Amino acid sequence: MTIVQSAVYEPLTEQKATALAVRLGLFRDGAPLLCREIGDGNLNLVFHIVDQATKQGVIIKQALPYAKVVGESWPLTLKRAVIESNALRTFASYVPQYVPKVYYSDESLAITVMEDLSRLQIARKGLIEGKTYPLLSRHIGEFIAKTAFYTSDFGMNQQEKKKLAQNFVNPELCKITEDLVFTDPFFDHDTNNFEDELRPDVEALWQDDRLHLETAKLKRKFLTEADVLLHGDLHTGSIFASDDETKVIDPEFAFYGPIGFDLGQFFANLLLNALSRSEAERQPLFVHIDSTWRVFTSIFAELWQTESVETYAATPGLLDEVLRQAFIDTVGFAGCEVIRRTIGLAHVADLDGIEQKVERLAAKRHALRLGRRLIVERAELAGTDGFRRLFVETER
Ligand SMILES: Nc1ncnc2c1ncn2[C@@H]1O[C@H](COP(=O)(O)OP(=O)(O)O)[C@@H](O)[C@H]1O
Ligand SMILES: CSC[C@H]1O[C@H](OP(=O)(O)O)[C@H](O)[C@@H]1O
Repeated sequence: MTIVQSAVYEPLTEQKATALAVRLGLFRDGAPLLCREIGDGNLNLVFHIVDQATKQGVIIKQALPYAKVVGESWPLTLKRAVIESNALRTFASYVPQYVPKVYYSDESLAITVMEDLSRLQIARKGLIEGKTYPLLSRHIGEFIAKTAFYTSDFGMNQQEKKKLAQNFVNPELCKITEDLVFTDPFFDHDTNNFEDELRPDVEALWQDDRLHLETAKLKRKFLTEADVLLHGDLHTGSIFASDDETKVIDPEFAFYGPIGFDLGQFFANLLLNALSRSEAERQPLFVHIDSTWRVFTSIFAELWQTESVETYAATPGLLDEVLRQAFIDTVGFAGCEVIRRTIGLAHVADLDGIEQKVERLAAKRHALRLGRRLIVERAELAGTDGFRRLFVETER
């Protein structure tokens, strides 16, 4: 991986980001540049620099030494910028069509300079507006199938895999997920954030021994299973989309983990969007879940059968067992994500943006019932139709 170390770290301003872009030769001399900081995520600065004459742009993303959403009281490693640029480059070696091009990265400045994707829209925003993105599931299914297979012990040299995994040891960012996704929402923790009216529903979760046991099993998988290189935070805010293009951004949480984790986060965020829609408008979200799983399994199975490097790959029953377990884990991880986005630290606009309080609270209670059942009943779903069934059964 080519990562440059040039200067001493300092947070960029719009002016400094522009000067850096000029110094890097990203624009022709004298180009009329306009720079805006457009970061709307929880953690980083994102500078959008555009040549006003040609309308050509670039993105400079910079990590801050703390979590932006909380402030300097929550220090956070700058190394996440290297993880992000390494992950984008690794993914690009398998599925270049689904990630932005990385032009340059600098470890000291904690920056990644990448392709400007402003022609597309963040999928969460579009889904909230009612868009359906017909190719989203086909593309995300292929993205996950190929990145998972080719970074696994079945798709690459097993010694090389261990070396690759060293680049993605990501303890600080994994700890955020361990706390915010798998732990805090299930206990009375001060990072939690929910409306007072939800307290009885939330306290019921905190006292639910069965839920604790099943969530603990899922957390253990997240902690211990170094199966495939994951994006690690594959929600719909980490996906740019249009009717014919899809790009995955923001893999700073990348690490070697259980194969169902990215699928679970993606499905959960589709469900969170479905929770914000009227019944008549929900179907496309469930179709996306069906189609993502179908595309994922068919491409993964094809690669397994034709390109596997592991002697046991051809053993009858092994692939079926891997996919069976991946599905169960996917369902459980989706349940954890649905619950944490409802009552944990980091919410989603799909639910928080429901204007009428009565409807918002109803959708959030629905989310908690759905999330719980996805976790505790994950082994009984028997296919993606089970998401629809549980969604309907938990409506009230
Ligand atoms: N390559 C890109 N092209 C255009 N806009 C981008 C690009 N990367 C990020 N952005 C914008 O910046 C926002 C935050 O980026 P993101 O990588 O999600 O940051 P964070 O790590 O803080 O969550 C995105 O929602 C998007 O609006
Ligand atoms: C304190 S980080 C909270 C939350 O933010 C991350 O998402 P993003 O970087 O896309 O804003 C991640 O989901 C973390 O769990």
